[in-house]
Amino acid sequence: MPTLPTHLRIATRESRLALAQTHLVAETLRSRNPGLKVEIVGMTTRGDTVLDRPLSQVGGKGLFIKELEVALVEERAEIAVHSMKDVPMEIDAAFALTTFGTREDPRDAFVSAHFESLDALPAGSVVGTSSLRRECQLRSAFPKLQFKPLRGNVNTRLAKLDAGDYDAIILAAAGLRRLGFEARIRTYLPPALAIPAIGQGILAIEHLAGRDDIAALLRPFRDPATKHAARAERAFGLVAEGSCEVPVGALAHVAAGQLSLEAFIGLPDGTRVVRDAVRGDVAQDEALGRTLGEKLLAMGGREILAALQRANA
Ligand SMILES: NCc1[nH]cc(CCC(=O)O)c1CC(=O)O
Repeated sequence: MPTLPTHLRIATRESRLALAQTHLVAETLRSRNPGLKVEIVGMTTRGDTVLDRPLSQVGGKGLFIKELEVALVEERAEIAVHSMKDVPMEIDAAFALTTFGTREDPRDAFVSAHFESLDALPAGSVVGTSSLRRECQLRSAFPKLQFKPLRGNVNTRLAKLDAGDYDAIILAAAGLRRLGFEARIRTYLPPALAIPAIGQGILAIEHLAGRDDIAALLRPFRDPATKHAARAERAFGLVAEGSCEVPVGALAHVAAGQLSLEAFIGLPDGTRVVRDAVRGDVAQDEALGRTLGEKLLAMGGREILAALQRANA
């Protein structure tokens, strides 16, 4: 057993959600480790500063984590706190990634001043989201609605809704709940309608590979069901090329030693969607993810990815 660290610096983005999540991690670590000195080191990432274009055009997911990884390498912090859904499927071997705590509600949430659900929106209503994943699934289910880009952090997006720019917006329930905005949620989108993003609602902690003392400090806070879900969903994402450029989603459910995983791949306009599910022993988490990825590629996912590649070329 390595000697546990006595001083921990946590690198984080400075959005309100990132800070709320980081404070949660800091408080949890302190409560189990009296005497541990925890310091929060805030920083801005490219994903926070480039707001005028969709993420898919700015360079995808790594944008929210790169600066935090640099802080780890330069030993300005020992750990970085991320939303798992912002972490690319592949991370450099210099880093280790672990889940922290139990998963928050993974579903997407419908937020609107005047309407209680997507079903209640009149034809032509404007729905805000910049996620290709949400757009694909919701266009396919609600062809009469309009979808308009909506970027910025959670507080900014709510302000744009309140300013009247949209009839409704879709956000992750997890972020709203962690920020204390649960009351703004009118409806939770069932996974049958909208499969969430890979890792949605899961907190991730990154540290330098080989820091056994940090790994030992974090181990008591790893929830097995959350860990298996993250592994299955991310293994699926690796096969299905889960980046911001491809509308994909996956959601694992763990109970009684079994893991069920449902996932989809689609075109942003919702005209093509392939969707399926697998189930097996939790110990097979990553294998189940890969199996479902291969299955969806064979069911038409490969053509969808090829069409997207042509469109982006
Ligand atoms: N892409 C931004 C982002 N990254 C994580 C969350 C919410 C928290 C989570 O899903 O873990 C959000 C906001 C949103 O999509 O509404």
